Amino acid sequence: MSSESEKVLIGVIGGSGLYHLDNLTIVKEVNPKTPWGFPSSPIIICALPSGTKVAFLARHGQGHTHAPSAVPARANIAALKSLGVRAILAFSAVGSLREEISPGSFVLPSQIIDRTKGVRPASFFEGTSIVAHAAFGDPFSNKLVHWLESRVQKALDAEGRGVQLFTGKTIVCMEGPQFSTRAESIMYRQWGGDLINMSVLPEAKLAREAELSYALVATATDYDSWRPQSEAVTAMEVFKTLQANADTSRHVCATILDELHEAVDNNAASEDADILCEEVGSMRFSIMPRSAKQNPQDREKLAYVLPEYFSGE
Ligand SMILES: CSC[C@H]1O[C@H](OP(=O)(O)O)[C@H](O)[C@@H]1O
Ligand SMILES: Nc1ncnc2[nH]cnc12
Repeated sequence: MSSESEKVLIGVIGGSGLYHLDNLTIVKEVNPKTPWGFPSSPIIICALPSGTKVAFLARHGQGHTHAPSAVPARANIAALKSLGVRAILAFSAVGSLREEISPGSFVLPSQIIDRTKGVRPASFFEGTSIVAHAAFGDPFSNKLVHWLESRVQKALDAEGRGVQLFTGKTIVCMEGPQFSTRAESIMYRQWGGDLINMSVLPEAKLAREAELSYALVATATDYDSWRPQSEAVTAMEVFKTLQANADTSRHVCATILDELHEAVDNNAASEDADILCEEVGSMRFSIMPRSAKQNPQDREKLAYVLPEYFSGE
């Protein structure tokens, strides 16, 4: 078991453009082999100036080698959990489906519309004889998102670039890798979508199955393809905003990660201690059949990500 100072409670998943964090000492790189394979890239364990450790994982790999449909999301979430991570702050470059959410804006979404095509393994239980129905009505961790609102706002204010923060928005997750047609983009607006990306699923579902708190910091890069008088989105358009958004994301991380670590730490004396981990215990009554009837090999596999329910008798 890791000692107090070794605890890595917070995982940061960097999206397009965010392949490293700033002002951190790299402690080590780890590349755990999980029952679902290796993560997108080795996970960097880094220390903040205070000594607090965080785990950083580049979703598409260092150098961006995994297409959105091929991101090994199960290995990513399982590997983070195996390191002791309890809360994940995930960053993503997104298209905006709303005029007011201009490129450069930051958003903490609260809902997801699933437009992936069933080609991404979306459950740790897939391929086993054990069935689990995780609750997903609120796909992000409400308490964590609420906790982040004021902290991210403060960090953006302190940076002084005038980056706006939006909350309570709905993100559409599409399969990609091609961008949407104009007709699809307009349809997503009619459905109530405010943002679009290719990455939040199955990541958020898997975090829920692993009983990890999960929040997305969506960083807008473009207006997708719904604006009649504008060019449809291109990768070139996205790249224009990517660097500035990544710089701001690093600033947000540098500002809030110490406090987040403390808030998530069971043993800390902070007022928030443990309140951010509302997902713990959420799978207890979601799993069938009961343990006596579960296949031992499946139990062994699932114990990697949910030792609470699958290790021991
Ligand atoms: C580079 S444009 C499309 C690409 O960007 C987003 O990646 P991420 O969520 O990892 O920042 C989007 O989801 C697509 O994968
Ligand atoms: N317009 C868009 N559609 C899907 N994913 C994106 N990521 C950044 N911009 C995007």
